Amino acid sequence: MDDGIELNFAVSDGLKRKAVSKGGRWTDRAAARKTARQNVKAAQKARRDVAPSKMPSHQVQVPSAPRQPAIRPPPVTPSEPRGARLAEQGGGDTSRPSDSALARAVLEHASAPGPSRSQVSKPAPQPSAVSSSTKGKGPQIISSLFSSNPSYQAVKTTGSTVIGAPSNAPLKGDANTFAGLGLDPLLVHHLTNKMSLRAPTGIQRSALPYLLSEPLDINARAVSPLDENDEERSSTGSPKGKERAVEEHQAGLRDVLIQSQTGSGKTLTYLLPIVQTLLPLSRLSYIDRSIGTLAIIVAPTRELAGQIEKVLEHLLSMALSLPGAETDEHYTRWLVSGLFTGGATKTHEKARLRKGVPIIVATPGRLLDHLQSTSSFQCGKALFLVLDEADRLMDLGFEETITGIIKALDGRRKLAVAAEKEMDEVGGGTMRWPFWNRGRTTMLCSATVDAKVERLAGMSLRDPVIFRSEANDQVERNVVKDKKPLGLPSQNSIEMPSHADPDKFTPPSQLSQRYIVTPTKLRLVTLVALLRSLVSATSGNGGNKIIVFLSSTDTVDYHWKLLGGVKMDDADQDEQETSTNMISLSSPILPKTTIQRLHGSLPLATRKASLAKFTEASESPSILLATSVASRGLDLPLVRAVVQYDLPTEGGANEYVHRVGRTARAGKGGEAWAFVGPAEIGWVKWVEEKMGLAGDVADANAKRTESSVRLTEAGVEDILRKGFGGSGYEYEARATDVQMAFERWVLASDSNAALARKAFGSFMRAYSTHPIEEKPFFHPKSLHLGHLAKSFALRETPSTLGTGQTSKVQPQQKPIQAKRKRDAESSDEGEKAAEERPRGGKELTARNKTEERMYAAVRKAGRNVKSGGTLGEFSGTGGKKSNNAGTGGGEFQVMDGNEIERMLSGRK
Ligand SMILES: Nc1ncnc2c1ncn2[C@@H]1O[C@H](COP(=O)(O)OP(=O)(O)OP(=O)(O)O)[C@@H](O)[C@H]1O
Repeated sequence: MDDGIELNFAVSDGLKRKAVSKGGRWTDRAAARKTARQNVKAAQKARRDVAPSKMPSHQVQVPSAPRQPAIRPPPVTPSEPRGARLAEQGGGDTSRPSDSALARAVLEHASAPGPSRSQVSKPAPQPSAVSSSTKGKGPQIISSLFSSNPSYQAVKTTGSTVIGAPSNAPLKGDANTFAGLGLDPLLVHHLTNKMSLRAPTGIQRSALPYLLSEPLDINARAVSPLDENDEERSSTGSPKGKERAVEEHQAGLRDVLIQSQTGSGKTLTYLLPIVQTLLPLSRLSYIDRSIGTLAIIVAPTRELAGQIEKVLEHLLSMALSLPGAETDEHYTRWLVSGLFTGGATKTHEKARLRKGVPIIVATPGRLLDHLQSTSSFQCGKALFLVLDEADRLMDLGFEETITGIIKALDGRRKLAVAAEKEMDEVGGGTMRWPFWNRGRTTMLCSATVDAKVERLAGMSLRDPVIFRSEANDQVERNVVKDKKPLGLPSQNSIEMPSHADPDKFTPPSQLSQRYIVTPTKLRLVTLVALLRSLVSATSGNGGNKIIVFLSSTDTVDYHWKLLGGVKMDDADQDEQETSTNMISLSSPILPKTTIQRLHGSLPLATRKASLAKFTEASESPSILLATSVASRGLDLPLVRAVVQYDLPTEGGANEYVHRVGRTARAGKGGEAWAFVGPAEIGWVKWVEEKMGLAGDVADANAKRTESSVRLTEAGVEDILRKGFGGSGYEYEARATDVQMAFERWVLASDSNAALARKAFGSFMRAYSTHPIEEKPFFHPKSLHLGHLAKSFALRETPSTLGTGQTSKVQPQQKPIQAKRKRDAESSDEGEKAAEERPRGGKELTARNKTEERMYAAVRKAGRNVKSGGTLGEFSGTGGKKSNNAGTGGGEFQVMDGNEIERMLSGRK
C-alpha cells in the first residue's frame, strides 16, 4: 500500500547537525546559539541543493496538497503557562551533560532571535488543507511543529544495544534435558513433539528437580485423616499433637517461591510438577471427578488466567501412553482443567464445580466467591496452590482476598478431614485418601520481588524454598555433581544460588533497551516515525507485533481513534465510527498494519477479540495500544518491540521491567523503546540503577564499576528521518504534514476534539500521580502545556480554550456514573472484591494507589475551584462547550487554564 510517505532509512551524514555545546555558562549558551544559526544556514543550503527530481525512485512523495502561501505560525505558543517552559528544561540530570545540554538548547533555541528553520526553508504548511475541513470552526492556526521548536541534539543512534547472550532461553548442553530433571517420559514426549520445547530454561532447571522429587505413592496404604484429637496414628507411627502439623508439611514438598525473569518459563515450572504429581492418581480405582479439586492456580487477571489454562489444557491433551510402549497400566483422562474468572455465569461455574474439576485456574475474587458460596466445591484435598504474578496480585489489592482464600482452603480441609473421620467411625468409609499427611504445597511466582511480594510470601508460604534462575555454566556444575535435587537443608528458608543480584529486577540480557529524549511538541510525530520504522522492519519470523504503552484508557482510546481516523489527503476527516466493540483499525500512515487497543474499560469480549487479532499469525504487522493491563504475564507471541510512549506512572522500575518483558521472551530477541521528555532524563539513570544483570552476565561483569544495565539513547532526529524518509530535512515537512493531518482530524468534529481534550486531561492527571520518589523527573510543573497540547494534536492548550463559562456538575455526572458502571461490569476481574470498590473496574482498581494520589491532588485543586464558586470542565472550542469535554476522570474537573496553572504551580 502506498501510504503517501516514503520510508527511507538512509541518513545523510553531510546534513547532520552538530551537537549543541555542553556546559552551563553563558558562553556555552552563546556558542549553542551560534551553532543553531549555522545549522539554519546549512539547512537552507542543503535544501537548495536537493532538487525534488533527484529523489530516489523508490521514495514516494508526501501527499500533495496544493501549496499555498504560508501563514506565519503564531509566536511560540503565547498561552504557555508561566514557568512551564523553564520547567520543561529543568529537572534534568546534570550528570548527563548531553542531556542537560539538550534541555538548555530547548530554551536557547526557542528564544533565539532570527528566523526559524521553518520560516526559512521548510515547505509551508497548507492552510487550504486546514481550511477545507475547519470552515466555521474558528481561527486557523498553522502547525508550527519545527518552528520555534526546541532544538534537539543530534544523538548518534548506535547499533546493537544488547548486553549479553539470552538469559531466559532454554539451556544448552546434553546434560540439560527435561528427562534429566526427572520429568515423566510422557510429558517429555509431549513437550518435545507437540510443543517443540526441547530443553529446560534456567528456572525450570533450577526448580523442577525439587518440585518433582515427591511423587505420590499411589500404592500407599490409606491412613486415617489427621486431626488434633487423634490419640495415635498407627499406620504411620508419626508423632501426635503439635508436632504433627510440621510433620504433615514435611511429608510433602515445602512451599516454594519462584523468582525469575520475564519470559523465562515460570508457567511450565509449576504446571509440569502439578500434572506429573497428579497424573498417576488416575490409575486408582476410586478416583473420579468427585474427588474434587486437587490443584488451584490463581492469576490476577482474566487474560492471564485464560492464558495459563490454555497452556495447561495443552499439557493435559498429551498422549497417555508412549507410541509403541506396551503396558497394562494406562492412565485415564480424569485430569482436566477449568477456568473460573467470572466470564461465565456463576450458575454455569457452580455446575462444573459440582461435577468436579481436578485442576482449576481462577482469578482471586471469583475463587473466593466460590469458596464462600459454592458448597459443592470440593477442595479439601487440594495438594497445590499456586499464586502466579504475585506482585500484580498485590498491586491490584488482592492481599485480603488471598488471605481469605488461604483461610477458606484451610477451613475446607478441616471439614473434609472431619467428614472422612466420621465416615471412618461409622465404618462406612470406602474411599480413603492416602495423602492427608502430605499437606498443601503453595507456590508463589514473580518476575520481581519487592516488599509487597515479600509480604505476600510471609503471609502465604511456610518454610519456603526460593528458586531463582540458574545460569548455564552453573547448571553444568550442578548436574555433574548431583543428579538428584540440589541438597536442601531440612529447616528454615533456603535460597537456591543465583549470581544475579536478588534485590534488583533483571530484564533479559538479549533485550535491546533504548530511549529517545523527545521534545514534548514532537512526541506524536516521533511516535509515528518510530512505529513506521518498526513496522517496516518487521519480519514474520523475528516478530511483527509491537506493543505501545500509554498511561490511561482515555489516551489509548484517543490515539487508537486518531491513528485510525487520520487522512493524509484533503478528504473529509469524517468522524470515524468506532464503537467500543470495534477491534481493529488501519491507518494510512502505518501501511498494511492493523492497530488494536487493550484496556480495562473495554468489554471482556472486545478485549479477548483485540488480543486474538493482535496475536493472530499474519504477515501484516500489528500494533497494540495498551495500558499497563498488558504489562504482566501476557505471553504474546512474536512481539518484536515494546514502546513506552508514556512511562509507568505506578510501579516504577518494576513496572518498566514487566512492560519490556513482553518482548525478548524465552531467549528470543526484542527491542524496548522509552519516550523520555527533556525534563525527565534523570529517570534513565534512576531506572538503570534499579535494574540488575542476569545470571552469567552478572558473573562476567562482576567487576564492572558502572551501572549494570544501560539504556542507550537514540536520536530523535534519526528516528524522524528514518520514519518519514526524504532527503536532508524533508522529514520535517513530512512530519509537519502528518501533524497537520492529525490536527485536522481533531478539528473535524466536536467529538474528536472532545476525545483529544479528554485524553490530554487524563494524561495530565496520570502524570501528576508519579510517586514522590519520581517527582524529580516527572513533575507536572515541568510539562510544557502548549507543547503537550500539540502532542495531542490540539492547536491550543485545552486549559486556554476556556471562555470562563462554568458548567453545572449535574449534567456531567450522568455519563460518568454510566461509565463507572460500564467499567465495573466489564472490569477485568468482574469480581466481587473489585466490584465492591466504589470506583469499580479493574483499570480503576489496578490504579488504586495512583488514583488515591491523583484524586488527592485533584481534590486539592478542586477546593481551589470550588472556592472560586464553581466547578467547571475543560471547555470546548469557540466558546461552545462540548458535552463530552470532561476530563475523563469522574467527578473532578478543572475550570480553566488558570486553574490548571494554579494546580501545577501550587499557587493559591
Ligand atoms: N523450556 C522452554 N523452551 C522454550 N520455550 C519455553 C520453555 N519454557 C517455556 N517456554 C516458552 O517461553 C514463553 C514464556 O513463558 P512464560 O509465559 O511461562 O514466562 P514467564 O516466566 O511466566 O514470564 P512473565 O514473568 O512475563 O509472566 C512461553 O511462550 C513458553 O511457551
